[in-house]
Amino acid sequence: MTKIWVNSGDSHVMEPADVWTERLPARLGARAPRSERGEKYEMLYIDGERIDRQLGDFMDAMRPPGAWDLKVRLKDLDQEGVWSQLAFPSMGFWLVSITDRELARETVRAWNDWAHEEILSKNKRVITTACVSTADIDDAVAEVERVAELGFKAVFLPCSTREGEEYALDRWEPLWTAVERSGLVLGFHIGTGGQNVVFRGPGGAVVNYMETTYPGMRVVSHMVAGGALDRHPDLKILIAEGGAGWMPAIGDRMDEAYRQHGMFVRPKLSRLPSEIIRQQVYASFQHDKSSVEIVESTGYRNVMWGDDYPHLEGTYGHTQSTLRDLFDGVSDDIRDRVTRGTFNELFGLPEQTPQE
Ligand SMILES: CC(C)(COP(=O)(O)O)[C@@H](O)C(=O)NCCC(=O)NCCSC(=O)[C@]1(C)CCC[C@@]2(C)[C@@H]3[C@@H]4C[C@@H]5C[C@]3(C[C@]5(C)O4)[C@H](O)C[C@@H]21
Ligand SMILES: [Mn+2]
Repeated sequence: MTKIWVNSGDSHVMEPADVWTERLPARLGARAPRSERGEKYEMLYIDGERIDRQLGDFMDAMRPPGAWDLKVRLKDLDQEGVWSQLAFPSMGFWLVSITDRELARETVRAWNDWAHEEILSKNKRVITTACVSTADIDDAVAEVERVAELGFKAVFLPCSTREGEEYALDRWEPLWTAVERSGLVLGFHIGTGGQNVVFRGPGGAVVNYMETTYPGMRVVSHMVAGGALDRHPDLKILIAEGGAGWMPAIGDRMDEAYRQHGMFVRPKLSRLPSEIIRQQVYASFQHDKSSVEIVESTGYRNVMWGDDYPHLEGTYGHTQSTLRDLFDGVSDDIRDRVTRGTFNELFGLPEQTPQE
């Protein structure tokens, strides 16, 4: 059966344990994120804070042989039919929790240097997002300008922010200006910036999975209703790994609020929220049938498939059967848009027709 070749808008690089200690002076490296395996929990240390997370099973369940080795990863991708991948951090996700200005700036810089030297400079198919400081916006702006020069195509931000630092607030304006000017995509990955296990009762695993999706919706409402995207019409944002089926639905609800509660609406926008979403907001998914159906039924086209390699929620080992389930019977136009076109529009990688 011919392989369906696709691009993936969501995956992860697994950083070496010494990604910061190797690159930073001991006084900073010792405070960078590090993890230790316990019996049931993983102990995560970030600048002296300890977070216990039930992560052991995730790591043990990580099957792809290439999770830690780029050369082997490219063979995994050939096997699965994935040509290009956008790769988010793994341990790098925890940098967003650092509030000390110097530590945030230096750990972010070190992560980006590692990604540039070990991933971007060594292959053309896997491109990583860059990290930025959330502790100081001037540092974040400087890092966006630096990584744009290095050839990065996207910047990672967490879906959840600290209280008082919500994305609708002016605090972020210089960063939106810098990212728009750089042409980089702003990639918000779900399950970042907050707690991932918030409920331990019946159904907890599914409830917690859903709880990581809602902050992705909140990012869209703040970035649209707060005016950031309206003020920066060339800024594109991606909500990664949260599915896409809900995107047109929140556009409708935001339009209803914008129109029916008009007397309360500040700032006024030059376009309806749903128009801003259709022009500047993108979403990735792995298995959701609804993410393909809404392209057909609503015309919302900023949908991008992602393999979430090497994670458990991803498609490694069953990518081709997933793609057939998703796209058999779907028009070529929509299949090509979701599996390659959206990716190429966002990251401008040359269209590849890999040899079988
Ligand atoms: C079954 C219970 C309720 C029992 O509670 P107990 O642990 O005994 O106190 C609980 O363990 C549970 O809900 N387990 C299901 C697995 C889970 O941790 N679910 C969290 C919500 S899902 C999630 O956070 C995703 C979006 C998807 C799973 C991988 C995930 C945790 C990844 C993993 C971990 C870390 C966080 C990360 C990127 C990262 C580098 O890889 C994302 O930011 C986020 C992501
Ligand atoms: Mn992911």
